[in-house]
Amino acid sequence: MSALTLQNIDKVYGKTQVMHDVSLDIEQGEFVVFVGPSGCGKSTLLRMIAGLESISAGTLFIGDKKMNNVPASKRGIAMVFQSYALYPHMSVADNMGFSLSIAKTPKQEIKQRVAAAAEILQLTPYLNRLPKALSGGQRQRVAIGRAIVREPDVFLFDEPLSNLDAELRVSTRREIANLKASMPDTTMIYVTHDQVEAMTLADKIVVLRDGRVEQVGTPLELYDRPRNSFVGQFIGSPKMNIFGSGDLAVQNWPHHNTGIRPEHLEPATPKTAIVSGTLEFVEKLGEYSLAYLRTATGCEFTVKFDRSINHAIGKELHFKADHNNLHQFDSKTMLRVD
Ligand SMILES: Nc1ncnc2c1ncn2[C@@H]1O[C@H](COP(=O)(O)OP(=O)(O)OP(=O)(O)O)[C@@H](O)[C@H]1O
Repeated sequence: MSALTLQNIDKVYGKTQVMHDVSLDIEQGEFVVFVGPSGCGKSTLLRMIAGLESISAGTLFIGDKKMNNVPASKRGIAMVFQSYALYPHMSVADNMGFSLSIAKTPKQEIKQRVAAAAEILQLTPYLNRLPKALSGGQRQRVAIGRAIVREPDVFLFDEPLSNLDAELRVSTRREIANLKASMPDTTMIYVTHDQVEAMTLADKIVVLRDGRVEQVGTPLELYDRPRNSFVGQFIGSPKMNIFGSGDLAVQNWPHHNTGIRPEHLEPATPKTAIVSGTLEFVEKLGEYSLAYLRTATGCEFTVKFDRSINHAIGKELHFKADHNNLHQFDSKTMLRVD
């Protein structure tokens, strides 16, 4: 039995259908990340699981119980939002224990659960502080703590790091990875459009586009074998180059587009090259540089160099790629062809 099952879920607002026939199995203890471009339906799907949005068609099971009409508070779910909205006049400990005191949990038990959550989140030294005396990252951890004390079966995160600055995002991302390790039986679903978060945290990624599931797989399955060019370009940064057959030096696949990741193009001679292009722009990022080029046929592509490059803008450069790193997509359906 899966921890959570979505069967043919639709969502309709008025006359607009925003989720189409979404089916998904999530196992107990799995960390699942929903990713996809803005407006693809990540939050809507999460809110339907939480019970904050109605389900227009299809069935949601948590364990073996149908949940479509069960109120949010009875689903065994806790949710952490992007904005953490702590009670400003309450201490960290009171913020974390608030939902338990509403539920009339005995004081001693509240104290124990708050202390245990604070330990996991390294908030023990701050339990008596007010939220205003905490950093943004610490406040977000209190919001997570508030959810942990409820001991949910399923933990939902809606872009919990998106209000934090770059450095805090990295450290809080690590906290979430630790949290996952310390709660191995708790199922977690996490929404983000940050694909580094998706790649580093997920056991399983669900890529959504326009309210449909494009692919479900482990981070490396999606990176190595994207089911279509959309997933190929969405997972991986900088994004995968897509060449038409006329853009390449070899023309074996007239009805295919070829995807090659910027990190998989290597310098070659004109004879050994699979693709050639004129250098238009270089970004030096310290650890590596990105070169932006254009083929004679007008196709723009990106190449990742592992150290600074000294080629002049306007120069023609040649590249090869290992056969195993070529992704073939049907030029009409954009589906992977093997
Ligand atoms: N209350 C609503 N009424 C009508 N349409 C809505 C409503 N809420 C969301 N939508 C639409 O549903 C679609 C999915 O929205 P959703 O917020 O789930 O996307 P998202 O992937 O979470 O986007 P983002 O990454 O920008 O947060 C969008 O087209 C949005 O405009």
